Amino acid sequence: MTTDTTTQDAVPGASAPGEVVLDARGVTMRFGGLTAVRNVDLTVNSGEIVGLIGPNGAGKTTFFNCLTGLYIPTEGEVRYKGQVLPPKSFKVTAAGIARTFQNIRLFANMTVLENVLVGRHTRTKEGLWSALLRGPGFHKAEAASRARAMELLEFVGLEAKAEHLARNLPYGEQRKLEIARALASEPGLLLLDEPTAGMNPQETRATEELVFAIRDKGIAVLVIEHDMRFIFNLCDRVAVLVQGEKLVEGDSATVQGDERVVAAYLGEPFENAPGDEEVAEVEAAEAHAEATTDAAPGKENDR
Ligand SMILES: Nc1ncnc2c1ncn2[C@@H]1O[C@H](COP(=O)(O)OP(=O)(O)OP(=O)(O)O)[C@@H](O)[C@H]1O
Repeated sequence: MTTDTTTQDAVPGASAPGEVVLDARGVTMRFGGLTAVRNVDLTVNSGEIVGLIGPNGAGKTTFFNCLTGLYIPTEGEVRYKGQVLPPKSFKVTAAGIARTFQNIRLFANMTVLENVLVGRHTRTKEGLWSALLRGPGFHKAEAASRARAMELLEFVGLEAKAEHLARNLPYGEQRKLEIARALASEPGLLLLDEPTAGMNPQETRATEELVFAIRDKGIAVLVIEHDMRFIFNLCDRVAVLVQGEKLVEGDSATVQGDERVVAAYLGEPFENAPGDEEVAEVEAAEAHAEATTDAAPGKENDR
């Protein structure tokens, strides 16, 4: 997509070019004695797709939860477009950050369209309960909301299934619906937590295209993902979390070529690893032990 398209199709939450959309500083999250996230800085600028990777248990989802008001960080500050975020998830959504979850969270017994309409509640005066209960204020805004929801369903390729129950959608389409619902709050930043988990290669490729299209609408994207090919194809910048700390950040080539990242993924020690001196000491001791054994009386007869 081109820059022109970006301008024409920009959504209400879209950011001005060059704007810092997300600015997380010194974010630390402790659960009792466990520090799940330690002093992490991360920025996301408008027009960017940023990846957050790391081995299982590295603290990625905890960090997302700190950005979206689900957790209040033990230390640190998170700003969205210069404003410190309120410590409540619905207020964070209203401010302009939307997210999807690692485990799909749809209203299974509602239709596809209704799921997207629920996602719009932060942008409609009538609010969630009115949307769910069809209260008096609801009908007024319904037509406009429906039109916007249908646009979003068309955008993700689900307009033909608007009246289907969410639970009847195949898995890949449920993930798309989650994204449409997140977009319904007209965010300026979309956080995706493992959007391709459980997808086949075709679905993963389609998701990649969808994320590019979202970026082209002026919405910045921060994505957690274990599929490295997906991340390195997609992201302008990638940050690597290991044991709660940011180990490396850079473009795909920099991150892919960093030996510490490879070591972290292979489970090899990257911190306090034995230095050359220690390795040399161990080798010398082994050589000495071998020489002593060879020189021992009766050694020849034992062979
Ligand atoms: N609510 C919680 N209470 C206590 N410990 C928690 C809580 N949430 C996460 N943790 C711990 O924090 C650490 C980081 O977990 P987190 O889920 O953020 O990692 P992750 O990088 O998202 O892992 P994965 O890739 O497996 O989803 C883990 O040790 C986890 O057990």
